[in-house]
Amino acid sequence: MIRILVADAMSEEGLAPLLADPTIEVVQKKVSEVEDELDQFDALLVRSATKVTEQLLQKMTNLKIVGRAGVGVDNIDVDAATRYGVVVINAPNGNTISTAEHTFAMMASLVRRIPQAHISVKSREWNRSAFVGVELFGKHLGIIGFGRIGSEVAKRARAFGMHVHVYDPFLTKVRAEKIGVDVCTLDALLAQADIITVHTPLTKETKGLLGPKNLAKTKKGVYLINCARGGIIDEQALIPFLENGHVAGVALDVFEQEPPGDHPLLSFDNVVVTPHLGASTVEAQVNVATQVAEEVLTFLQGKPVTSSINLPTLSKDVYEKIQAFYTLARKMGILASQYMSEPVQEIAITYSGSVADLETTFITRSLLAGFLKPRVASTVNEVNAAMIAKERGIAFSEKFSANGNDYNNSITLTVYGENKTFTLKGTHIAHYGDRIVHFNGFAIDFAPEGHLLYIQHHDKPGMIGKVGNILGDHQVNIATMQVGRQEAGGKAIMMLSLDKPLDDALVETLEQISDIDVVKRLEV
Ligand SMILES: NC(=O)C1=CN([C@@H]2O[C@H](COP(=O)(O)OP(=O)(O)OC[C@H]3O[C@@H](n4cnc5c(N)ncnc54)[C@H](O)[C@@H]3O)[C@@H](O)[C@H]2O)C=CC1
Ligand SMILES: O=C(O)C(=O)COP(=O)(O)O
Repeated sequence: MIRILVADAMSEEGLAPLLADPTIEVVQKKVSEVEDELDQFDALLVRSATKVTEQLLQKMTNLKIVGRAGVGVDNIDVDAATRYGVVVINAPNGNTISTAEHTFAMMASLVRRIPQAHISVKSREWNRSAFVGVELFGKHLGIIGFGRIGSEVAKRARAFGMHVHVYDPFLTKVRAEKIGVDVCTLDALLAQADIITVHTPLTKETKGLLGPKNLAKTKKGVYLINCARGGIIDEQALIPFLENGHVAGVALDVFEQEPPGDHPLLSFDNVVVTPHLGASTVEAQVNVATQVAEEVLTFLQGKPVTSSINLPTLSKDVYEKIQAFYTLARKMGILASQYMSEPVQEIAITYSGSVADLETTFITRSLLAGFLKPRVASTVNEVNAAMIAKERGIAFSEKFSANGNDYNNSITLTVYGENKTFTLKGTHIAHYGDRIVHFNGFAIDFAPEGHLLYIQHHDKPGMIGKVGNILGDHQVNIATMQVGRQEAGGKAIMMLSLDKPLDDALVETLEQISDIDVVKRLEV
């Protein structure tokens, strides 16, 4: 039974695909309520409240995927998740509209003083002159961060007759022109804007972006809005600017610490606040929960996810094309690792023919994961394979060749060890399967599957018979057998596929046959 912990409040409607699956148990509890069972969950779903720390990941030893039902993953230690081989996904666009609309609600609240007027009327006052606002029409709006939410805010601002100025160092000119906004420098935005709204992630660069220096560059009477992440506008730095009236008002949906407690900003009449409600609409919550639920289900079914933070993302089309090579590469990694039972320094992969045109990052990671699996105690998969290889001092490289060398496609793997080099070549043949067509310098043709027995020997009459007799005497059935040699009378190999694995004693018996140099069991 697959177990999924849903640690933050999520839409039941959105979780329906998981709740309806009889092979899945969904536990909707806080982490603190399931401390004793943390090692039993395969997946963890969160919003922004649960902090997915390294300590939590260490306790969740069976965890394979963390799904963030929302955008920001700053509550998740993505580096630690990557190290532990845990996939992190989010729901990048399910709450875009809700957050853009909330930003507008905050903007209207700020300039028309709606929350203050509301409190006044509820206190049985009727003080119309105290709540004179300003229009949005004709005002200059500065948007910092022009991604999904920033651009939706811009569309709405234009409908309100505002002039929109945008600062986003990663925005391409083509995209900006398409939307028809004024793209400017941060300084130009700060100098022109009557209202500034931030829509960036919280990063090293954006933390304190609106701090003392940049706040001083804003227009006197500016309004500020943060519906992105606490800390992009420096909360402490705001205080003197509010006290001296330089900043006319601030709207905050997010805080450096959530909840903010008894924060000094809360004492200002012109600071409008909401408790991180940007994504809190029925629609957004259904959207984000549905997106992560479907993605988690897809992932647990062994299919590729489309919104991963720490895996290359693949479309369904691309996945279908690479799937066969992904499996072949994994098997090649496993074979090479078992054959090269010594430290290795480098793994070189050459993709030839049709496979060279595909997105090979995933295929390479699959091969590395296959190679590393028998060598590391921790989980190793496509998420952390490249990182673990680097940590262990194993360099890896990819080369591409249009020529498939007699095959429509092939993957050639060369592993450089301390004392030897091992080469393997595999191909995938549609409707036939994976074949290894070159093994350690010998042309051969076998399926990399099951209990394999590799024997390197001298090319002499009777060798096959000797091996066959010993295996037969010990009730070991040979399913298939392939042979190859470099030249008549020279070195030769046999690759046998057996119905059961050999024990150590039988391997030793085979090794004692004269003219046999190497006997290796390979399990794929
Ligand atoms: N209040 C709430 O409930 C919600 C808050 N959010 C937050 O809103 C923010 C934006 O979300 P999306 O628009 O979906 O993200 P996005 O990734 O589509 O857009 C972010 C934009 O910020 C830009 N950016 C990055 N570094 C920058 C810098 N140093 N200066 C200026 N621009 C920079 C990027 O180029 C990108 O265009 C995120 O922090 C997210 O966590 C999102 C949803 C709900
Ligand atoms: O999606 C985001 O980045 C948000 O900030 C929404 O947070 P929430 O899921 O409402 O806790």
